[in-house]
Amino acid sequence: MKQANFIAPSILSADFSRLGEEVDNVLKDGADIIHFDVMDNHYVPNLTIGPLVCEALKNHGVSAPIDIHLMVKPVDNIIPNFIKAGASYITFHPEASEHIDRTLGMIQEGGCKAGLVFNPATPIHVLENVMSKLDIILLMSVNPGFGGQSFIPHTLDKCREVRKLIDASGRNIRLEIDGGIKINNIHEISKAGADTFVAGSAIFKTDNYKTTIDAMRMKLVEV
Ligand SMILES: O=C(CO)[C@H](O)[C@H](O)COP(=O)(O)O
Repeated sequence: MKQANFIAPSILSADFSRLGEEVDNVLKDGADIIHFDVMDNHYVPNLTIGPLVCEALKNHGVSAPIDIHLMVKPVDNIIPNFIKAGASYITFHPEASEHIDRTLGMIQEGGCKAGLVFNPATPIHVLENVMSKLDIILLMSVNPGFGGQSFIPHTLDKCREVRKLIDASGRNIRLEIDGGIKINNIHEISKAGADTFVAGSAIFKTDNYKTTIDAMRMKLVEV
């Protein structure tokens, strides 16, 4: 069963010189959760933020769920720091963990929702062994590393396939999609079964976050 739709701005495209204010504004303007792109300049060719920034936002007063997408390899060592920093969701790439089941367990034992992330060319067969453990599945619709890229169309087929697997499992697993999501393609992506929409440049590079978020939300398939 599809869960309530979430709009999740990716802070990768926010103005980092006033990050607290940016996050406050986007939440006031209708965002549901805040998406963090954690990049290590090893698993992906870019370097971004770590647990200190997550903790700083929590201390700033952000009470909305923080959704941490770990684009790091290896992944296990950094997970306790994000749990301690106040993460709500933590997702990682299966190829970044030696023991996927153990990594998922570590996240959940820390009180966070756990999930796997699949790049556009990464097969999803691993899902058959871990479906019973997942709270969230994130499909990348661009190759990870940078904001502002174009949505890769074949991700829609993957989204439909994963939606079927989630529905067949009977579990409440969130289906998140990230990369190149705009007002003009979000309806089609929603129809393909996603319920959580990460958008960076489409929101933070516009003048009026509320207008953009409202326009996105209007296009979503109601649950
Ligand atoms: O994870 C990411 C890149 O690795 C970003 O979250 C994603 O690309 C969002 O940015 P945009 O909406 O501008 O495409």
